[in-house]
Order: sequence, then C-alpha cells, then structure tokens
Amino acid sequence: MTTAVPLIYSFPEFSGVAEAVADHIVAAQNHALYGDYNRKKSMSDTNIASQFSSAAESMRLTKSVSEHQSASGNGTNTPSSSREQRKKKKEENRRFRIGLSGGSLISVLREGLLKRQDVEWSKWDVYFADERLVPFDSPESNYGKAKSQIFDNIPPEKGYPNIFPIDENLLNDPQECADTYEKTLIKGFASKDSVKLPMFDLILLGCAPDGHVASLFPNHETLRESYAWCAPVLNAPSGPPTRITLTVPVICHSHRVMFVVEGATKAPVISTIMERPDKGLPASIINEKAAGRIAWFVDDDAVKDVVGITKKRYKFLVHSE
Ligand SMILES: O=C(O)[C@H](O)[C@@H](O)[C@H](O)[C@H](O)COP(=O)(O)O
Repeated sequence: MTTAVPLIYSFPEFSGVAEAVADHIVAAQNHALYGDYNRKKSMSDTNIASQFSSAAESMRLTKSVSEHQSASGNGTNTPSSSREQRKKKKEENRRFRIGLSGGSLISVLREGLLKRQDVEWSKWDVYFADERLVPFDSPESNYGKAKSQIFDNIPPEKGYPNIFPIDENLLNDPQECADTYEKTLIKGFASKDSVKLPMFDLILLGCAPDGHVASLFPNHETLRESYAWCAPVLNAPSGPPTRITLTVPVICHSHRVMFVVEGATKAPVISTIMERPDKGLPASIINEKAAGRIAWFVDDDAVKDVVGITKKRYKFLVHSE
C-alpha cells in the first residue's frame, strides 16, 4: 500500500466524474484568482459586462459603470484609494495557470466545463503537461484535440484563454522543442523573478494502462530528470514515439495535482499504483512526492481491483449560481 495516501473520489458514472472534476477545477480557479473557492463575482464593470451575451449591451454597460464611477468620485487620488486601485489592478491581472494532459481527460473536461457559467476562461493560461510531436491537425495532437473539443466551443462572450502549445515547426527536433517549451514556461512563470520551478495552480493528469502519466513512461530515463522543466521523449513505447513532457519536479511543485482515470481497462494499473509503490510507476512517484496536494477522480470500474483504500464522497466546493 502506498505510504502517502491520496484522496480518491470514486463515482459510479462518467458524468459524475466530469461534474466533480469541473467543480474542483473551478474551485482551484477561484482560489487562484480570488483566494476563495466560492468567490461570487464582484459587480465590477468587466464582470457585469461579462454576464451579458450581447457585445453591444456589454459595451453600453461598461461605459455606464465607468461613468458612474467617475461621477461618484472614484478618480480622487488619496493614498488609500491609490493603494486600493493598485490592489484591484493586481487582482484583475491575476491568471489561473493550468497544465493539461491528453487522452480521455479532454472529453471529461469538455463534458464538465463547457456547461458551467462560472469558468472565467479569459483568465486562464493553458499549458500542456505533455505533447506528442505530431501536426496540430492530427487526431494524436493533445493541443489539437483540446482546441477542437473544448476551446473552439467556448461561447465567444465568455472570452478565450491564453493557450501555449508547442512550436509546430520543431516537430522533428524533440530536444529543441522541449527547450523552446521550457522557455515558454520561463516567460510565463519567471519573467520577473528567477524561480527554481514553475508553480502551476493545477496540473491535470490521466494514466494509461501501461502506467504512463503525461509522457513520463515507466522505467524511462525522463523519470529521473531533476534539472530540466521540460524534457524530450524519444522512444515512447506506445502512441507517437516522440514527445515532450513536463518533468516530475515540475508536476510535483504544482499547487494541486489531479488525476482523472476511468474504465475497467485501468483497474490493474491503478491497483499497482496504489498497492505497489515499490514498483516505481510514474503515478506512484507523483503520489509520494506531491503528497497532500493530490486528488484522484475515478469511476468505480477503475478502482475495482484496489483493496484497502478509502474512497471518499466528493463534496462540491463551488455553490452553483
Ligand atoms: O499524451 C499522452 O499520452 C497523455 O497525456 C497521457 O499521459 C494520457 O493522459 C494517458 O495516456 C491516459 O490517456 P487515456 O485517458 O486516454 O487512457
């Protein structure tokens, strides 16, 4: 049995997993943006505007709110008001930084997130926990799949996330592709200060039947990478052979890590991960190293072979509107 006992939320149905995953993501979003899982939107100008689907109507409202603010003396520059303005500006500029994997996770996110009203897409910075080095229009591309299934379906009035895919010109050079993606991360996470590791608000992972997580494969040398943020993978034993992946230290430095795993085909690997950490599967390593910040969202089929774990009932964190 694993020494670091992760939180395991188990659901009888796929839709149950999708809804809980979406709730957990929105809670992480609210916490990153407002320091509160349940933040109700403040009635600031942009937020009032975003509640209205017609662009014309939102422009009219934004204008009338700012007119109201200047009429009520918001422009006066006392020390406390400028402190408040700086605080407000800082709050407005906050971003929710998330790392996505590929595979069936994308369909779970599509099912759970697109129907929610409280996803603040325009404040999301989306990176990829791993990517297969194939053209974006290939069905194997994690970015391509996330774009066509999720991002292209966000209603325009909800805004659009900043998305950071790999450089498609570097598909034939995995090392250069990984180095360039690392530079993208440095720009996003360490532009002002030097940081040892990027700190995502949330990294979402799946787990394949062979035990790979992101593109960290069992017994592969990338599992031991301790310096780079992003590493090339040259001989992946399943799926497209060349890939890039975030490394174990980066994944384990995330504020939260979430595994989303479904289906009876995953039952053997989940039982090895939970009951035989000594086998060193990538997910077991992450379970140990990020202990206390990990949650597993699974269906009952995926955990049917695991004995001796406590499955929790998921308590929704974000009150519906
Ligand atoms: O690019 C990849 O290979 C994925 O990021 C990978 O880590 C994925 O999450 C698992 O393979 C699970 O995929 P399924 O959920 O589709 O089994």
